[in-house]
Amino acid sequence: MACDGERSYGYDDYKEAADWLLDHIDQKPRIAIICGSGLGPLANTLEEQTVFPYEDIPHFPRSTVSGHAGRLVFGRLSGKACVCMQGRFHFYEGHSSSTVTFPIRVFFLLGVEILIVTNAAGGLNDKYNVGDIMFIKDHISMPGLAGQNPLRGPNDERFGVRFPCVSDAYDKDLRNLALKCAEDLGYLDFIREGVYCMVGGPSYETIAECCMLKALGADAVGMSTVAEVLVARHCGLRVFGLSLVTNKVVVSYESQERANHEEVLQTSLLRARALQELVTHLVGRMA
Ligand SMILES: O=P(O)(O)O[C@H]1O[C@H](CO)[C@@H](O)[C@H]1O
Ligand code: HPA
Repeated sequence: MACDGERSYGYDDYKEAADWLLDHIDQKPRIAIICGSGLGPLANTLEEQTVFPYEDIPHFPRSTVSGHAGRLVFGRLSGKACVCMQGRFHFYEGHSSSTVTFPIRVFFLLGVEILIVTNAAGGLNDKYNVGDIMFIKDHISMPGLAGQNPLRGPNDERFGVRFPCVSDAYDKDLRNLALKCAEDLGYLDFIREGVYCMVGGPSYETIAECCMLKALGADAVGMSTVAEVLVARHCGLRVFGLSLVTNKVVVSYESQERANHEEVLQTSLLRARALQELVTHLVGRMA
C-alpha cells in the first residue's frame, strides 16, 4: 500500500463515512472500542454483530499490521450498542495523523460518547510483570512534543476548540469504575495504573531510549493510542484507556532478551479472556 503520510480529511469525508454506516446499521453506538495488537478477539464477544471490512466503508483506511484484522464490528456488549475497531492505524505504517485518527471523528458523528482504547505495550516500570493490565492515567507523546500532534493544521470548530485542555484526557470516573470491575472479577493482582508513552516505531526502543523513558516517568511504552485519544478529547468523547503489558523492555546491555511482535501477540492471547471480561463488565456498568 502506498504511504499516505500527507493525507488529510475534511468534514465531508468523515460525514460520508458516518452516513454510509448509519444507512447500514440498526442502532447507533454510544461506546466505541479500539482493539490493540492481538486484542481483536474482544470484538468477537459482541452480540448481534454487523461487520464491515474497512475497505467497504467510504474513505476508511486499511490495516496492514498482523494482529489487526481491519474490520468494524457493530453489536451489543452487556446489552449496550457498541462499535469495535478490530485493527487500528499507526504512524509507522506510513499513515498521516489524520488517517490514524479518521475513525474517531466518524464515531463522533455516529453519536459515540465514550471511547475505550486498548493497546499492547512494553513495561518500563520495574514493578510491572508481563500480563499486567495498566489503566492509563496520563500519557507522554514523544511525536507530539516534537510537533506531530494530530490536531495540527486548520481547526474545524464543528469538532472542537483550537486549544483543547488534556490534563483530564483519561476520565477518572471511568477509571474508578474499571477498578471496581477489576476488584469484582478478582483481577486486582495484575491491575496497575500508570503513564503510557507513545513513540513513533516501528523499531522498538534502544536500551538508552528505554532508560530515558523510565527517567521521564513513563510506565509503559507503545506506538499508538495517543493520537486517537487527543482527537477523541477534542470532540468531547470521554476516554478510558488500558495497556496490556506484553513484554518488559530491555534496559541492560547484558540482557539476551529481544523485543519482538510474536511475543506481543502471544501475551495478548494469554490475557484475551481477562481483558474481554473486564471490558464487558465495564461497559455493563456504564451509566
Ligand atoms: O499499540 P498497539 O496497536 O496495540 O500495538 C503495539 O504492538 C506493536 C508492536 O509490537 C505496535 O503496533 C505497538 O503500538
Ligand atoms: N515498545 C513499543 N511498543 C510496544 C512494545 C514495546 O516494547 N511492546 C508492545 N508494543
